[in-house]
Amino acid sequence: MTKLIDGKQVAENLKVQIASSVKKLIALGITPGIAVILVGDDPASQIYVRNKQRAAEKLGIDSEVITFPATVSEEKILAKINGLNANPAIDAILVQSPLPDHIDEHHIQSAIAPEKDVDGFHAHNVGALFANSEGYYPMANTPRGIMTLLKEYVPDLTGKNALVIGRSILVGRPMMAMLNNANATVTLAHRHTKNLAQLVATADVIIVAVGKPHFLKMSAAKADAVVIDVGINRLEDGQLVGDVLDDMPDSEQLLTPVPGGVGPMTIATLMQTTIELAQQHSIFE
Ligand SMILES: Nc1nc(=O)c2c([nH]1)NC[C@@H]1CN(c3ccc(C(=O)N[C@@H](CCC(=O)O)C(=O)O)cc3)C=[N+]21
Ligand SMILES: [Mg+2]
Repeated sequence: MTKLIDGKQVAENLKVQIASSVKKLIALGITPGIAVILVGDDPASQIYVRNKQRAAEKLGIDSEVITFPATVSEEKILAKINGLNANPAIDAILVQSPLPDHIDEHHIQSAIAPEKDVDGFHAHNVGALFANSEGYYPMANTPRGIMTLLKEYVPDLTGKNALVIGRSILVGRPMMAMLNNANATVTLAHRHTKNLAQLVATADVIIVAVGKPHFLKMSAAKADAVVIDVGINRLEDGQLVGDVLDDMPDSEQLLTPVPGGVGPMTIATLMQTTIELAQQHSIFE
């Protein structure tokens, strides 16, 4: 096999650090709390939310899941968010994507108080990330988890050619900013990109967040490429595959597996951001 990047192990190590931070906070009388809003009954979303809840419980973080039927009104969700914004027991608020079509996702995400915005979606936090601002602000957990993972395998990204494929607000856009802040030379590719094969062939690090099974073949990348597969695609036979096909079994390339790569890092990083928000709130108590 192409060498696999062990996201599960790095996530476990991160969770050991988080558990010790939680203990310290609890000793100070501070219990970190996260609220997750889940709308509708998408089975994948239910799995992810359950994984988040389980991780929080294991670490001693309070978690509350609020579920709404797919038919819920925007007003009802906004009223719930306003309540959570005002609730001092809640440090972090996450509204699980995707939301039903009749709901304006941007409107909902913007209603979350910036200091409880655990996904880093609020314009205030996005702006801080893109400006590489000093001081603390929450940032999107999937790309941040990828940065933590990369640190283990590519300690210095300075001057590296980093290619991000996919420009979502959840992954591609913040990923571009984080790699840029780490001094990589970043290219953001998307559905209208014309010379993708050429970009792939010259990239040192490739982040694939497209949502199409086997979108990228490892044979198209450099012999020493590091490839991060963000895709989680469920095939008709129930098999879980990423966006990358490993057709270079004997190569020296590095690749994150699916499952066991980016997913566990996202969950661990979400817990990391939650306790950081609790620490921030305790400073101002
Ligand atoms: N507001 C918001 N914030 C998010 O961070 C967010 C979201 N919405 N919507 C959906 C995506 C996706 N996401 C995942 C979390 C955990 C796994 C995960 O646990 N993956 C496991 C396996 C999961 C499985 O078995 O399906 C793994 O890759 O090993 C995957 C994906 C968070 N997201
Ligand atoms: Mg608390």
